[in-house]
Amino acid sequence: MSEITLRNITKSYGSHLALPSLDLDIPKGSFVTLLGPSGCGKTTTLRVIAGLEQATTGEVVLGGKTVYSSRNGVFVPPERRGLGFIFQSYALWPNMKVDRNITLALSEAKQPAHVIKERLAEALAKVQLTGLADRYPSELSGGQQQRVAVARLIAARNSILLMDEPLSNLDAKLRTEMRTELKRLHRELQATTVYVTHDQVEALTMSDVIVVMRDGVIQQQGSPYEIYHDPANLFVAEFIGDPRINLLDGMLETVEGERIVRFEDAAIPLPTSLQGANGPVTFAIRPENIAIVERQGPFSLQAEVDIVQPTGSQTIISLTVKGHRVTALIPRFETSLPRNNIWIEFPADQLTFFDKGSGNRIPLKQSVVGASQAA
Ligand SMILES: Nc1ncnc2c1ncn2[C@@H]1O[C@H](COP(=O)(O)OP(=O)(O)OP(=O)(O)O)[C@@H](O)[C@H]1O
Repeated sequence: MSEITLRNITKSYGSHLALPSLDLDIPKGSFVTLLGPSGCGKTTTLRVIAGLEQATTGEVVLGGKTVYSSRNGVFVPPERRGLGFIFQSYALWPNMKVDRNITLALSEAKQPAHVIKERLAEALAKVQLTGLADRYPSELSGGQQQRVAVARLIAARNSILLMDEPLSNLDAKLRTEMRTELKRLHRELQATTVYVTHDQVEALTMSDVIVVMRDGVIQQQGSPYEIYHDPANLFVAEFIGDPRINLLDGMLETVEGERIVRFEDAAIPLPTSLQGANGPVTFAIRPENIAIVERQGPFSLQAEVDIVQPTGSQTIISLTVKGHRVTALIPRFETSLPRNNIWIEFPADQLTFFDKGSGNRIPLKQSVVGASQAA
């Protein structure tokens, strides 16, 4: 069931159209991440859900209740939408101690004193801050302040949580820890969570669903697996993955009934099920799918090793293949690759093809069963 529904949302700032027309359904209890580069409209979308920003046109429905409708003149203010927030700056009140920061909304909602006390104790324990209730925010580290903001969400028990780049002010180690904490929090609270980030690792590690945006338009919406393995277009393919996916120019051809992709003077045989007319294409392969082989085989390509960068459990290898820069990733610490006489293979079942004009992925043909069902 959809807990958050956006219908035909547009948002203009003066003459700038930040959201041209957005439709989004967020299922109850899911963790959905809005992901995209700076300025793509993630924060605007979140603020429209929260009611901190009024959409220009469209409809917002939260838990079955219309909280915004341009047609019917409905606008429910943020404080009456039953939402919890965490933003980049944790928005703690500097003049209030930790306990007051956590319970302020509860006392404003006139919750009985024993409920407030219980919820405070529970929230402090969950974020491991028991004992620090008496401190001011300025007496806490960045990570601890972040935990106070999380504790406030736990105490409020809202069914919808909105988070806008909540980890971006933390150092790398704390960020990794907090990712785990937020994921655990989501599992425990089961609140519908909308999370904004431009960090693909955060999106891949935490989400049930990732919504990739560009210029206010959704490019793809799917599970982390789908977004990573079946990118809908070149933008998504390039945005997700570190090191970046390799994009190469090739030519789809049919030779003696077999489909091949020609890459410079090499021919790579393909599954015949690929749609798409013969002609120029962009083909893509993830660095970890490039095979480094010991000796020349029928489909191997000679490569030159430019740079080898071990990162601990993996090694990033920058190669030149037929005059093109290609990045490979191997799952071990490696420093002793020879510079020349390396052979690599692009396994055909790991290649993804994109239309050169539209940038859209070229799909595989439907199976015979699928095709007859569709007919
Ligand atoms: N108050 C505003 N006035 C005018 N333009 C705005 C305003 N807020 C946002 N914009 C513009 O709307 C577009 C979307 O902005 P938004 O903040 O939603 O992007 P974002 O994807 O969250 O970016 P970031 O990751 O940098 O926060 C941008 O082009 C931005 O410049």
